[in-house]
Amino acid sequence: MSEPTDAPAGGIPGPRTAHPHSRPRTLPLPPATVPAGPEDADMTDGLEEAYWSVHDGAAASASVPQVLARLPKITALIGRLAWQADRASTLTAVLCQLASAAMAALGLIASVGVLHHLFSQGPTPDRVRAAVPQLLLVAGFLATRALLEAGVATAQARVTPKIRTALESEFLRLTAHVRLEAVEDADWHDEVHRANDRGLFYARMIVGQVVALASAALRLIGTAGVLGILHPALLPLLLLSVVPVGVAAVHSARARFRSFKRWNALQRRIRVFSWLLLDVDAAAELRSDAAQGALLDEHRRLTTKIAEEDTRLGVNAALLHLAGRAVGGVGTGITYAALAAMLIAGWLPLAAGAGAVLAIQVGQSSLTQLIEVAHLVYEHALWVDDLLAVQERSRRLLPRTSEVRAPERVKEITVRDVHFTYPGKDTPALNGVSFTLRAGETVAFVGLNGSGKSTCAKLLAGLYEAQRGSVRWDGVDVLEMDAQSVQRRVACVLQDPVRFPFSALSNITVGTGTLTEAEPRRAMAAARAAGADGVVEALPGQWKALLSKRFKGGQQLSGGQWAKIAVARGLYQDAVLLLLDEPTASMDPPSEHAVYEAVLRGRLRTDQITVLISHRLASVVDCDRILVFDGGRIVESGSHDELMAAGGDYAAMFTLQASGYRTGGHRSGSPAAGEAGP
Ligand SMILES: Nc1ncnc2c1ncn2[C@@H]1O[C@H](COP(=O)(O)OP(=O)(O)OP(=O)(O)O)[C@@H](O)[C@H]1O
Repeated sequence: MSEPTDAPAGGIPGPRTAHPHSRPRTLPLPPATVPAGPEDADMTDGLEEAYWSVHDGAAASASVPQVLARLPKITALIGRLAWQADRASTLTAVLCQLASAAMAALGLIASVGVLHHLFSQGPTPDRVRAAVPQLLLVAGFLATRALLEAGVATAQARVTPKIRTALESEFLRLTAHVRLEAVEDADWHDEVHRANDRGLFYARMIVGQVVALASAALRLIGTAGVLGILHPALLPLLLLSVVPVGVAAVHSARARFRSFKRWNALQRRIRVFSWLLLDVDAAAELRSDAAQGALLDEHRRLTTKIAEEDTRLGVNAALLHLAGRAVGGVGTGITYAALAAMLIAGWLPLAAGAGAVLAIQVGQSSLTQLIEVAHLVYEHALWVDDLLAVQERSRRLLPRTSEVRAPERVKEITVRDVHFTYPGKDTPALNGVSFTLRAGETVAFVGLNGSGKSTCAKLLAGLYEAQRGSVRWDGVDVLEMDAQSVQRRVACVLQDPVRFPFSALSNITVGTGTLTEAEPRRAMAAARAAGADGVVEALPGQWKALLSKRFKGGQQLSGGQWAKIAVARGLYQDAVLLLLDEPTASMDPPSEHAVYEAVLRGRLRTDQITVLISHRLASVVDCDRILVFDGGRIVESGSHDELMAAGGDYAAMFTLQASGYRTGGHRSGSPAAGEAGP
């Protein structure tokens, strides 16, 4: 044995006969019928509170003061984002908005001037002639206002995509770097997807909504100002006319939010079926076992429900609108009666009265818009808040940074008494693991499922940090080094490698941080060593072939072919440490043999340390050392021959696998590459 291990004092344990996790079976027989999804009565239950819909309908349940109280904060937030994204356009939008509101108010005053001339004494042609200058003024104000509004829209069109791009880039930059253990948390997944799906979408929408909110608020203020100038008693009259309209608008906005929430929940349920029916990956299985019929039936059942729901919501909305108009109409009637009384009493000239009617109409429409948009802004801002909160949380979960960079060459990696327990777990995944890896060595990790091999590999890759013990590169603790610089010096090839929907060449270079630049000779050597050269050669377009059926002209690879590309990607990286976590599980036996030959003998860097995790023990016999994991510890360590001679766990597993093959492999007594889990 070449490496001290923490094997039990009583010697190496014998082979296991029963699975450690087996337990008595208590599962009853399944029922004869089962619903395909939620029943009619509870179609949206459980969906409404799902992570992606938590804020849907929030505006419907918030009180009016709650909505109003949040508006200044939201406006300030959007203003800040806009300012950071594009100062000139933000300033233009604000100034144009203010000037446009002033033009609206001046236009109203000029209209009263026109009415004043039209309602004065004298022959009609004279009255019209006298009103012409005021009419030109009204036209001038209206034209200027139109130009200013175009200025607001142009500035908004400039600033909105910038806000979205800035938010999206920052969001993706942060979330792409968050530490692995945080990403593996289920809540994290929910939060990130919510921020991506909804937060970014509403961040774009909310800019226009805040502009509309400001425009409506300014118009309302302008109207109040004009009425105050005409006669101070008109101000309470404005209030009297707008309050019923406001109440109706609040009710109708809330009803719309409630109905949207339900409609959205139903839509999402339906989309599960359309996704499955359209999905390329599911296509073969759906067709081979006639599952389409079952999915289409369920889809039809749900769409019928949606159609009924749509009609119900439409009728409700129409009735609510009618009720709103009736309430608003009563308010307007009372207002006009009061106005008539003021005119009869001689408090107000006729022209001012007519101007007041105009102003009140503008005030009512501004308030309705204000209330509708305020509800939209309130609810959508919750999603934007979520997005910003995820960004903030991501900043706290970034890997450690340091001036100390991982070296390009390493003679020795020492792992000493490393402990690691996954968050939320009681049992440690690694419970005091020690070993040394030397430059140029190939070391295999073997052991039962769940014994800690992959966790140990991820620790070596710098993806997790040891909670106790240390991992040192030539004596320097990796925790003192910049985490990303360590990760860059380690190449990982995992069992289920990412299938990048890019060209074959980009799939090989992506691990070095580029999709577009390649070192041709190195790429060819890596592809050859992994057996991926044959895969690429057979593709139309070869290196440039797009590896995704989702795109026009894209190619589909088999699982084994993808594995070869992934191994080539790992070999292409100029890594100090190459970690292969069962990369050949989906390869055919000759391909698997070729990859192990390449890893053992054809590596591109002779000083590279290679760690190989495999359940197929035939592939590890030629490794310099084999570490046997059990329950988060290393229980045996040595070469194949040493471990076979020791007659412990490894020997038992190997003999079990070997007994599954009639003929030996490239060593006497060793199994040919094939699958037989220990
Ligand atoms: N992301 C994770 N979160 C929580 N627990 C985990 C996570 N990954 C692994 N574990 C647990 O840690 C223990 C060790 O798992 P690990 O994947 O390291 O084992 P392994 O030896 O690589 O297994 P296998 O041969 O099945 O790949 C197991 O109990 C497993 O359930």
